[in-house]
Amino acid sequence: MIFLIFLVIIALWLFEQMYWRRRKLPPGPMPWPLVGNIPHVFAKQPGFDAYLDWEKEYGPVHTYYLGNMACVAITDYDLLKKYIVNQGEKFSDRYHMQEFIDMYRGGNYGIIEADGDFWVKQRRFAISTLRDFGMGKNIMEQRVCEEIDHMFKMIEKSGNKLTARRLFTIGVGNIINSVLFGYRYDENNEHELWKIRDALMRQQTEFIGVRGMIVFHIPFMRRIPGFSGFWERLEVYRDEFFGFFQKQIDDHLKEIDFECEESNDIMEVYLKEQRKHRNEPDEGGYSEIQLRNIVFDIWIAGLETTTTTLMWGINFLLNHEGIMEKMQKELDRVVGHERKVEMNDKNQLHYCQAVVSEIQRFLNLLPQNLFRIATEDVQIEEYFIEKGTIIIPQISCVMYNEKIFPEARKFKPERFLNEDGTYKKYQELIPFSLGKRQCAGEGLARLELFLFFTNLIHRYEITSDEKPTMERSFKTLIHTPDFTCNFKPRF
Ligand code: HEM
Repeated sequence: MIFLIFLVIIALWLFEQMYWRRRKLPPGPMPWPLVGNIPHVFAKQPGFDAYLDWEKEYGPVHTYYLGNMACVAITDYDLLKKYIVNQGEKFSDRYHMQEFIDMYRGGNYGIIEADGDFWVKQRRFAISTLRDFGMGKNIMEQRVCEEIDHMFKMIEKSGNKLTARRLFTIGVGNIINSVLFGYRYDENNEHELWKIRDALMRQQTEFIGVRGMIVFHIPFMRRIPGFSGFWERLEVYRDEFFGFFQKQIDDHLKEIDFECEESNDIMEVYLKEQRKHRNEPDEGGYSEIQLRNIVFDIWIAGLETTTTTLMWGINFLLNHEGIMEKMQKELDRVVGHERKVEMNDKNQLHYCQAVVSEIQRFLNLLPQNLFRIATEDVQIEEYFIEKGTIIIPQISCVMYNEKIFPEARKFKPERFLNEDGTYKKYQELIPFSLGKRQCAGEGLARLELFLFFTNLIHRYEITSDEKPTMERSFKTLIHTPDFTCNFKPRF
């Protein structure tokens, strides 16, 4: 009898898990109890093919499960525009793995994990401060160009042989570090950057491991022996990262002149703002915990994304003969050999623009975009979606859409050229996403990608002893294993 009751309970549970809970949501693959559709994503690492399979089978609005979490993905550009952009307010909050956020950040601070009015204010503050420090202006271009000079010197010092990771991590790390904290890395303090970066990589590897996935999506599992180590290791990474950012705050506090109107870096601007609001409740949103989290977000979001894209850019060129040469021909014609490439040249560098666009499209850095939630009950096409449902603007499916980008899984810069050779713009090229949560550092990223990439190709013939693998390893982003480049100066 007990056995029979047990069987009935199990059957009811399976019925609820596999059918009942899905009845009102857009269609999608049948989830397994507890793990949902994670096995299919794992089987199709890094994930593109799983999301494209589901788009094909269930349409551009479909539901899949990560653990117990139902995720509604939108995969079509026009629908993303219609809902995520035109009704942006309804999709502006994030989904939070709350237990993790509380342990890791101390609450919903920063930009990425903040919501509502607090997020609006903090995002606006971060973007306007980034602008004050040059994002989207000539000042930032100057910074990047200075960093390119350092890059050239580093290549020379290394005997014209250097790994792509070292080259770009230091270059990009120096931009973000100097804007945030007012100093750059050289041979003497480079180890500080590598320590944080390595911790970041180890953490990302943990996240995409089976244990990480399970604990992340089913938080109570962290209390089960065998899974608890994952959580404890995250605490160690947290202390490493936030220890680094706290040290920056402490160092600034020792030297800051609160009376001086000019500021050297974002940290100083923020500390001055904090002082202005110090008598308000929660320091008007400019608390020290928020400062630690906001610089954490800008540093993390700004470093790995841009570095990885640049590394893949060189990787793709080493694997596709003739493209580097075509870029060099155009660069020689437009820029000559007497100066560096500038942003002013961009409009005449049609082929180079096409290559940079194709790198971002073909790479498709985030197979699964960050989670948002519906902030109120919404209608998406024929589906009624309840407030609080996870929504994923699945930008990777748009950039691999065969109707928009035929032979989407091939690297073909020409697709971004008109018949007369001028650059062809596609609104569907959306590596920075869209809507209210669109990347906050897009201006800086575009500048860095264009200038670092074109200047390197302009100045050097780049080769590698062995072609780097194009196999994509997945952490939170698509990663390439490191590879060594030979740089032969062209002039
Ligand atoms: C190639 C470079 C980059 C790419 C491809 C990229 C892409 C993205 C994407 C896809 C998102 C998620 C948008 C969404 O939720 O739909 C995002 C968010 C974000 N990015 Fe970037 N990003 C890059 C560089 C940067 C840089 C350089 C910074 C900072 C200086 C930055 C700061 C941020 C921040 C703060 C967010 C969170 C925005 C929010 O939640 O309001 N990113 N980025």
